[in-house]
Amino acid sequence: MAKVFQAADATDLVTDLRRSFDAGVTRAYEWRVTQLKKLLLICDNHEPEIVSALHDDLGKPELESSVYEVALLRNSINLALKQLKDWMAPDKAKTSLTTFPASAEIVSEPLGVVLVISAWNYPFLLSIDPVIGAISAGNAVVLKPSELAPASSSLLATLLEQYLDSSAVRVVEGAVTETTLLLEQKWDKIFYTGSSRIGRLIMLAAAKHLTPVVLELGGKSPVVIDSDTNLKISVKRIIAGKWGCNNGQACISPDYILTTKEFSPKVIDALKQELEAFYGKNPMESKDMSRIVNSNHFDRLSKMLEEKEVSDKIVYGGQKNRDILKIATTILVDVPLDSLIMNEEIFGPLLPIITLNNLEEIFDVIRSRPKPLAAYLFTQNQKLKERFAMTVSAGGIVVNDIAVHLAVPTLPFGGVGESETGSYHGKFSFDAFSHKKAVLYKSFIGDAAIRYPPYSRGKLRLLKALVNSNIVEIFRVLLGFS
Ligand SMILES: NC(=O)c1ccc[n+]([C@@H]2O[C@H](COP(=O)([O-])OP(=O)(O)OC[C@H]3O[C@@H](n4cnc5c(N)ncnc54)[C@H](O)[C@@H]3O)[C@@H](O)[C@H]2O)c1
Repeated sequence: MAKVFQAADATDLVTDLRRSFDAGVTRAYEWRVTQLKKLLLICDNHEPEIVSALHDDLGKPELESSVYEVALLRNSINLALKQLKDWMAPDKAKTSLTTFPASAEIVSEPLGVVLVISAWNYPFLLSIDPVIGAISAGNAVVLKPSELAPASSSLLATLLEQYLDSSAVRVVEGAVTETTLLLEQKWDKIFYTGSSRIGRLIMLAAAKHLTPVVLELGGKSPVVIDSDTNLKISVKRIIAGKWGCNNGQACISPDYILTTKEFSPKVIDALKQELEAFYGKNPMESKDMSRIVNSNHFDRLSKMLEEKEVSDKIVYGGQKNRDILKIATTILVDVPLDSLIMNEEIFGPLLPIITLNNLEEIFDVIRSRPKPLAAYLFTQNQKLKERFAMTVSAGGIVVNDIAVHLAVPTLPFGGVGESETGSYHGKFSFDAFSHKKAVLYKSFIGDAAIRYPPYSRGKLRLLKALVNSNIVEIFRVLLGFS
């Protein structure tokens, strides 16, 4: 029987890792590169086991596992390997007259020992991607995968232990008890991916030690469909981004569609037609879609669907089978705005469409709700694209596609307001796990007496002029003008 993880284990774990960090193990460029290369080896040598674990946990189709988890991870690791030297190099900073002569730089310093708590929906990507950032930035790291994806969690623990330097990288498997024990420790950063409800608990625990946090949370990401769009391509991309990404169990999944009353019949017809082309007449039998992760989430989704004034708004799908944890691709039209389905993150295969009179009303609905993790627009109208990008507040915006911003490492991936605190991906991951240390180098040349007592009117004028970089005033004082 596996040993129970206890408070003393959590303390010992952090003590061990801190010892390694303090000894400088993780700081060396070579160590970081070696660990990143080992992560790459895990992807290269174990893709079939990863695909199989994801199938056990979520019934995830091979294409989704291979591309959206393993291939994306390979990209992240390769980018870090290619750019690490640049990321680690200090950035020169300009100095001012006040400190002349001097030079300055911003040094990216590892934070220390960090904790990564990840979620079940993309258990490999969401576990290893932050770990890439933590290692690249030179930290020791503990990963706590989600207990709701047990096959993935167990494989992660085995592979990371087998490949990585266990003096500085560890995995702790477990649920609330284990995570709570970990959260009692003093960390140098906590990186959490999961629901806002638990995000609040993480922030509370972190506050005790004033530990900085990155919280990658969720929200309700809207999709606006304008009538001036290529409707066939739009709905194909919406379907691929909703049901084709873990069956809607993704943080940037389309949560609901907003369109005009006039255009909505065309949107609904196009969705039905493409859904049938993708998943056949009986989507419950399709092998190209994940299942619902567990019975709790199945019941949560059923409750949304069965609510009064919601169940009668289904225009497509609606079938479900608890035994096999499947809910059909389901479209609902004009459910009440105060219903459960329109107020909680759906995180599943249900897609409500809200129809409104015009674009102004659509913008009003988005503005009146908490800021989402992503907002999507489908249109060919250039002015509308610009207005949407400039005025809609969301973690990220994609025009004419769904979720693909996640695969662009030069863009920060994060939210705003309630949807997230902090961001990552590419260099942003490195920065999330680094302290930007200000370093100023001065010599003993040019030691100005004006900063030292006894103070005088002249010293005061000159110092003020220096601080404000007022060259004219500096000359006036030096030349004795009043
Ligand atoms: N922003 C992102 O990148 C991103 C990615 C994926 C998922 N999400 C969000 O995550 C949510 C779905 O994930 P979830 O929350 O169901 O995942 P989850 O249930 O797996 O929980 C996430 C983590 O929190 C831990 N946890 C659970 N209860 C806890 C407690 N009481 N105290 C301490 N830790 C606890 C779990 O062990 C797990 O490791 C959605 O809201 C989704 O939008 C966000």
